Amino acid sequence: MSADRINLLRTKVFDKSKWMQLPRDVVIGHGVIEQLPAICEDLDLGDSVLIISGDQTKDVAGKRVEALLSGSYDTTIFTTSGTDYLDTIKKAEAASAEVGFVIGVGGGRVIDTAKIASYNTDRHFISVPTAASHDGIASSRASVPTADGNVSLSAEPPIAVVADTEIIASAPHRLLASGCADIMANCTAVLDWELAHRLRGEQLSEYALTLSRMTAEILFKNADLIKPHSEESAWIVTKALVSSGVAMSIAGSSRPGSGGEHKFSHALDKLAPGKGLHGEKCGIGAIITMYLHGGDWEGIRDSLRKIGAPTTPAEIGIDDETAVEALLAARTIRPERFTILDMGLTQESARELVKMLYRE
Ligand SMILES: NC(=O)C1=CN([C@@H]2O[C@H](COP(=O)(O)OP(=O)(O)OC[C@H]3O[C@@H](n4cnc5c(N)ncnc54)[C@H](O)[C@@H]3O)[C@@H](O)[C@H]2O)C=CC1
Ligand SMILES: O=C(CO)COP(=O)(O)O
Ligand SMILES: [Zn+2]
Repeated sequence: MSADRINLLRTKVFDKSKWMQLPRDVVIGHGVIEQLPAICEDLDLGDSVLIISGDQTKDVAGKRVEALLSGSYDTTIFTTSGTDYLDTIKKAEAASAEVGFVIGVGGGRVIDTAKIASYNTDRHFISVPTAASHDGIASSRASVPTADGNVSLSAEPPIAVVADTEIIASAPHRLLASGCADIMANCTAVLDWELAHRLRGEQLSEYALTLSRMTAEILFKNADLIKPHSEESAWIVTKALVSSGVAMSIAGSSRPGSGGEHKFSHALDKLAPGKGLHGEKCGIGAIITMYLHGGDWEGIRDSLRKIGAPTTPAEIGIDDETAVEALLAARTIRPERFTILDMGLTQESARELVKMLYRE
């Protein structure tokens, strides 16, 4: 082989690089919110902190975080009220620019707001989930609705995750069940990723894919243990959410945890705003996408039922025709993300699927 050829190959091998951004401290357990002052001190993030929290979650934990930190830091609370998500993010960003670091205390929207605001202002961010409802609690991605549909953005990965199982277990059970469904949906997201790899040559990360699938499998295995207001359940689900978020951070995209079932969910966000939680819609979508992949769709449906998550659009107030529309509109959401729903589903077959798979 000529020296030129060897050098070419060398270049090919060695020009590969990857930047994985992962949390430094992950603290999960009973009462761990009390450890926030010690965690902040250890991380040495500055003298002032912006606590981003929601209308409800401020009372659940936001004010408590402020009380815990106000002795040592200049604290400001930013409340993410209102429906204009992008405007809220802009305001949170302006407030973040005034402080040393940011803490997000709340559900998925609050955590995503804190993640984007801290990313755009180059501040560190600590994730304090008040519910185990989504797998963004530890990831470096944020999911944002725009006029052109939902987009997945690079965002600040939390430098620390502080997940208090006492708080999480006290949240409405629906939120925990939704988080389980978001993770269970990983099993179809990875099938879509493999499909795109085989059909389109899309790059796969074996590690991210395996971690994502394994996380879903562990949850299917433990579905019997998921009970309302149990700290053991909060513990199992929160660990799975962290693991799933790490898979996304390894991949550098939400691909390991977001396939056709997520595109269906994002289509519903537009067609039926305010109906159903994110994870609930993904779980409902995964029943159909698993059927289309020829896999165990009944297994997904039964596990969702076991943990108390909805399995039909009707259960979240969405009629069958809107579900059909969402299945067809899924291909318009992130068209670059190829999934089983991008393979030519017709209106007639979408109607048949909805009728057949979404029986009570
Ligand atoms: N960045 C990422 O990788 C991911 C982001 N997401 C995003 O996260 C959002 C979905 O998150 P969700 O938490 O389902 O929705 P959400 O943030 O809208 O919260 C749902 C509701 O739960 C309430 N809540 C939270 N904790 C509570 C508690 N302890 N007690 C009582 N009420 C409580 C909130 O106030 C809110 O009314 C979506 O915007 C979705 O796109 C979802 C998955 C991954
Ligand atoms: O929700 C996600 C993973 O559960 C990721 O969100 P996107 O569908 O916006 O990429
Ligand atoms: Zn999701």
